[in-house]
Amino acid sequence: MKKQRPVNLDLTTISFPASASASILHRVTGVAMFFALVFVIWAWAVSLSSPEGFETVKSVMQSFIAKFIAWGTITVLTYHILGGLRHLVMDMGHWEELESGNTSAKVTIALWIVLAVVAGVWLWF
Ligand code: HEM
Repeated sequence: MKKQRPVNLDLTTISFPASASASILHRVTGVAMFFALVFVIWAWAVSLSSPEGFETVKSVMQSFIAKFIAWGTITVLTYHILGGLRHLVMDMGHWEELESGNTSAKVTIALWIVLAVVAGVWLWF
């Protein structure tokens, strides 16, 4: 038998370029948004059903868990929109080269982190 057989890639040792991380994050946040919609639709439906429903959602939103879910929802939506806008620019023929693509990915991720912190401050303080 051949001694040097092909091995699986160890993803933990691979350093991704920023554009690869941006792409993975886009898909992950897209899937996360699908699940986050369960929370969003529940909150919309209950809060609009009656004044009591509104008060229920208001009191639920005081808990850490609910705020954390809301923060996660806002955060994944923010990244997905930023990534979506980056794709829009790429669809128009810009940021498609290796260097500009990586730079736009880094800027997108940096902007996202800033906005995630802002959303956290807005929710908790
Ligand atoms: C609730 C709303 C949304 C959900 C659940 C959602 C979900 C997803 C998912 C799961 C993907 C990955 C598809 C794949 O890779 O096979 C995706 C891709 C994409 N989404 Fe969204 N999305 C939403 C809203 C948006 C918005 C508002 C924008 C624009 C600002 C957007 C722009 C894009 C783009 C451009 C891609 C393709 C990315 C690529 O080709 O790598 N999406 N979306």
